[in-house]
Amino acid sequence: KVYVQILCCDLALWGTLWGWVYLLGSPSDGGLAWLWALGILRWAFLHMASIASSGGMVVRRWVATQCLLWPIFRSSQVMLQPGALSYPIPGPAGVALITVSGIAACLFWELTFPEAQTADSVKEKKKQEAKALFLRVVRYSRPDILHLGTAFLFLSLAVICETFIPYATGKVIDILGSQYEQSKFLSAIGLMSILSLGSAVCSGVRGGMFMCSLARLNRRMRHMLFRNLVQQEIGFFEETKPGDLASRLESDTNLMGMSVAMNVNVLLRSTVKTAGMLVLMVGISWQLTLLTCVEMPLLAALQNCYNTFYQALSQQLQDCKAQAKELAGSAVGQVRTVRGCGAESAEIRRYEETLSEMHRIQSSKGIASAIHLLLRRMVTIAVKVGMLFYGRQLIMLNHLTNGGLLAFVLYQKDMVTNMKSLVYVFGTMLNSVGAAAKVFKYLDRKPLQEEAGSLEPAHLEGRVEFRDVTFSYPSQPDKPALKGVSLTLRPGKVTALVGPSGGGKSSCISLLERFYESQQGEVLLDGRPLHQYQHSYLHRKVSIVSQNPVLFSGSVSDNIRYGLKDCSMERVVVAAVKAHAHDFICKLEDGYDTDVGECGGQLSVGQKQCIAIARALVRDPRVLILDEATSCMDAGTLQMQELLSGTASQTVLVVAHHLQTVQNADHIVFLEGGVVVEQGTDKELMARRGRYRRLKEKLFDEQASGDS
Ligand SMILES: Nc1ncnc2c1ncn2[C@@H]1O[C@H](COP(=O)(O)OP(=O)(O)OP(=O)(O)O)[C@@H](O)[C@H]1O
Repeated sequence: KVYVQILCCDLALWGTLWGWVYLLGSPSDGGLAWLWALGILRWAFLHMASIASSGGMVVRRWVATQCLLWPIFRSSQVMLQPGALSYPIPGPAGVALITVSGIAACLFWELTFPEAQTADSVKEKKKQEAKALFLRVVRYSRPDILHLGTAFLFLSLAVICETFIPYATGKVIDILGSQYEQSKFLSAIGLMSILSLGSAVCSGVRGGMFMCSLARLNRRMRHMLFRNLVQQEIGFFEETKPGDLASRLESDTNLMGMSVAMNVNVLLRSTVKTAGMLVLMVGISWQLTLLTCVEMPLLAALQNCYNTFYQALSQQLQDCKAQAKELAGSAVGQVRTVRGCGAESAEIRRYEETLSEMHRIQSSKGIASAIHLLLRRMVTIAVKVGMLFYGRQLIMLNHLTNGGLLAFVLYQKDMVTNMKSLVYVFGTMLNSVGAAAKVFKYLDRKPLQEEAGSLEPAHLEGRVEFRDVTFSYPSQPDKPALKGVSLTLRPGKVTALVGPSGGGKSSCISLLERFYESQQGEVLLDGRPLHQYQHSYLHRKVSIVSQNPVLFSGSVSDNIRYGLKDCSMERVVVAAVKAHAHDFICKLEDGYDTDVGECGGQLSVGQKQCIAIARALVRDPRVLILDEATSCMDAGTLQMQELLSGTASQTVLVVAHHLQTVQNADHIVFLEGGVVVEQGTDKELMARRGRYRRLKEKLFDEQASGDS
């Protein structure tokens, strides 16, 4: 259907042309340039038609062949018999011939290389994805439009200046070659200098502007990415390696920015320059330009063949290396079995075979690379020699000057470099949008946790209820850490969670801190599910002091008021006094302004715990969670008692392995295997002679034997 549509469009185009020529009496022979212009116009039109009708690469190739076959055929005739031909617009018979030849050429190609079609559709899909990603990066660059606009303006100016330099050089040579005139020579040299200076200045401004917009884009992307990352649920950080996140933030955002600033820079520069040079080259000699145009497709075809071969060899080499690594690893790792079976020589032979195969592939790679280089050089030299021979003929026929030929040679060299960078830039664009894809993956990620609500009641009692809570960690969905846990934390009361390691104490705390969401049941604060509370409000009202508190580099006071927007120094000091941190802080070199070093490395674990307690108390929380909070202090148990005595109106949840620290708690919950085994006061649990009593006695025995 698409082919018929395109054919109809083509016939309509020919019909319009014939109508124009025969009805309006326009000349039907406009020369070779006219044939080319016609071919390119038809190509552009039919190419757009093929895109509109969702035609694939095969259709586009056919369209290009169909449109350019005739001008190419006529141009080759001209090269062989210059000036002996006329160039009339083909009639219906000519068009039928062109169509049949175009279809035959395409059929020949597609049937000879059938795999090209599937490979093309995969490539096409990849290209479309890359395009979408690239456009997204461009959209993120919108705020830098002023910088980018200025950069593009100076880029165009620089390229225009650069393009005219060989032209001016050719003029200088012509002046030197013909009758020398001082004034003409000076003005030509002056023009050359102005062009060179203009190109240098404009290139500098362009580079600066691109760098500036790149830095701005980088800053914005990193900021957005970091903001989204820190909002992810805790499970995400457990599943994702920190190195991965760091590289997304560092190198990938950078690479992504490059895709806009650098690639668009090169793309535009090369396009503008190539177009400008083509115009000037055609102006000098269209025949030589045509000859030059042969080089690029030849080089591209050569590169394509080489790439396919090289990729296949690289894949084989990778497999071989992996095999060698595995062989060596397993033989060394299982050396006892190898020795026991006397299989050393068999292992050596297997390893040797793999190494030989590796050597063979590496040699093939080297030979392929050498042949590729040789062929490339030969094509380049052949085109250059042909160009010089033909140039010499044109000079003898007075169609070209010496300076013109020199300018042409300079352009030709530049042209190939430019076209190469155009091809290269598409490759790097695909790579850099690969980095963009990784960044967008994290940027678009929505946290797998219900969004926090907006509840911020002025008065909060602090009553916490776990109602039939069942919970498994995302990394172990089939192994519940809590099974149907129900317990209540009352305001003004101290509740202690005790039990053997792995019982589920920390999991309860994680749920209360809303690090995770339970799969069944719910955790309520003053009768409302936790997710209904505003995020920072909840973390102000529910504060935790963990066993291994983390401090951030900065001063002691910064660490105490961490996360609070406005918190006076008085509040910081009051909290530090309550946490028994004030005395040792005052003894530090700069008191509250002392830098705690990276991760609080300047302080002992006990001191860090004190600061973490102050950090929790400064928020004046309604629910205070102490997870082994005083375990590393010299007088941990005593300190815990003092701490608890200052929390009369708060809801306190304590987790402690030293049962002495919790025996005075108002309520004790014994958790084992994620289940509440027993609960009550110390007295009640001791009287029950259950798991609590046995654990307490066991710990007491251990302590007694440790003391003796
Ligand atoms: N991040 C995690 N991912 C997967 N499983 C976890 C994770 N943290 C804990 N678990 C598992 O959940 C269960 C309960 O662990 P939890 O840390 O809540 O026990 P605990 O009573 O606090 O132990 P401890 O006294 O040793 O800190 C254990 O089986 C543990 O292996």
